Amino acid sequence: MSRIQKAACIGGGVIGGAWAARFVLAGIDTTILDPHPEAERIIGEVLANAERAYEMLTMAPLPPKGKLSYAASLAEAVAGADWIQESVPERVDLKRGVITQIDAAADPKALIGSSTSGILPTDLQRDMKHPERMFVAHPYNPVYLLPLAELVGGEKTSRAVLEDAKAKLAPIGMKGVILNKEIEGFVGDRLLEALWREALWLIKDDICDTETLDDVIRYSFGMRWAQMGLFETYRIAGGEAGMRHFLAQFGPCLSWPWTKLTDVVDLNDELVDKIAGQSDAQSGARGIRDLERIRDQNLVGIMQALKAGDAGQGWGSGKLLADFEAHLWSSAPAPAAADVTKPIKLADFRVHPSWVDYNGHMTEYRYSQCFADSSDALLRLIGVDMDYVSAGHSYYTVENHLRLLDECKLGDALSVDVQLLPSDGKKLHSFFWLRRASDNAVVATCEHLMLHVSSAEGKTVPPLPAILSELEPLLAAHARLPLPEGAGRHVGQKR
Ligand SMILES: NC(=O)C1=CN([C@@H]2O[C@H](COP(=O)(O)OP(=O)(O)OC[C@H]3O[C@@H](n4cnc5c(N)ncnc54)[C@H](O)[C@@H]3O)[C@@H](O)[C@H]2O)C=CC1
Ligand SMILES: C[N+](C)(C)CC(=O)CC(=O)[O-]
Repeated sequence: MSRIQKAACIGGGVIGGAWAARFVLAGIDTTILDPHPEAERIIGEVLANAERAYEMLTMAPLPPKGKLSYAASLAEAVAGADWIQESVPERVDLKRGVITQIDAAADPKALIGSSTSGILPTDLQRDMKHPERMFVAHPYNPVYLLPLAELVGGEKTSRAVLEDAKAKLAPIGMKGVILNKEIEGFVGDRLLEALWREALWLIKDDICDTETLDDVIRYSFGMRWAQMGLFETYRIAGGEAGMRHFLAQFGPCLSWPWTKLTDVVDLNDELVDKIAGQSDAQSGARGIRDLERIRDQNLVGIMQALKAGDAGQGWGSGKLLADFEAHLWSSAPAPAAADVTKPIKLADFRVHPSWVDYNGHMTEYRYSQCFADSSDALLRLIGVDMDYVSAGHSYYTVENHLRLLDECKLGDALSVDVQLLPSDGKKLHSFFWLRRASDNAVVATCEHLMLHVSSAEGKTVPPLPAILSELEPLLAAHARLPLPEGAGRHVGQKR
């Protein structure tokens, strides 16, 4: 798989700082150049928020963080980098000058992406010696969570470079989409610009205030867009007759006065004051980093919900997250051979904000999640990986008994150990302990029964020999351990 080995971020503001966080959290050493006197503080805060978001996003093993360094010159920043991301302010002269300097200083094979929101790559690559490796990689804020980059080539960009860029984004959890042709504003900002223009008119004309406008989006079509975009949503809106009926019904509205799109609102001081004032009233009670954390937690929740979409296959950005996690698991170093003379440690967890319920404790189903993720880890340990599953075999859970013994609080570090109980043939019977790292207290246990299945035939079958050769020594070793306290219990109720 094509991978970025070392990254450079030229410009470390809202977008450059978040690109740096994306790279560093994917294990890529990254150098930043930004003349802002407080660049290190600002980027440090963005990285801290990004790390917090990743702790919530996935239990898959992230690689060790890449090294983040700050350069004093452009030449120092790009030295040794094979992906250079330009994210300086949106001015064509400034960007073209910076990109031309990057071109002169960098390895001629290094890819150069620009974060521009709408400037044509042809205009940016004009003065380069090696323009074929320059393209737009337009991200969305926050870059460390939203996975899309629009990849746009200019007249001199090589198609192979765009394909390479797309391939290099996949292992850092991003989806590169290559546009057929360059156009100002690309696809995303063309769409956002249309909405933005209308929104400015609606505020200027006192149709509603900023909070009402945001409510209209977030309680309605904003929720649809996150999972089906526009055309798939409107296909459904056409009912059984689908898209043709939708077009027939709503096509005429296009010529009704439903838009002021071609008129540009005059963004004069009065309108700026009005919007800024309403925005302060709407959101001013919270600081920007606080708002970022709320946004990130919500985005993580959406992606996790979408990961379970389409009957567990994953949908949209949730499918991408599932693929990213599969990549992380397959790239993780093989665990050190487990000491089978005692219960085996399978996984670590941390109680993050979305796990806490109205009682201020880890909510019930997160205990189950810890055990479910740990049973996946047990399966990986005995060789039941995604290749084995794709080839048509797996284990399915058929029964478990969960005991919740103590509260877990926000931020608690937790871990799970397993002991295999006597199992034969198609059965895999195990006992898990969930422990709190701070005092090693057992906060929950789970007794678990899985059956080995042929998913193609839809019936239970014995595991294949490769699995049995991993499983049998473990079962033999754990047969010598005492039966765990609580094993074999049922829900006991005094009568
Ligand atoms: N803010 C957003 O929502 C998005 C912005 N973008 C694009 O990303 C680019 C950067 O925008 P933001 O990060 O929002 O701006 P920003 O103002 O937050 O950051 C720009 C940074 O560039 C630094 N800078 C200025 N001149 C420089 C130079 N010669 N060398 C190195 N650093 C320099 C500044 O000190 C500043 O920290 C723009 O092209 C913008 O269109 C793309 C997607 C979303
Ligand atoms: C406002 N903006 C044009 C800079 C927005 C973008 O380019 C993408 C985004 O994150 O919305």
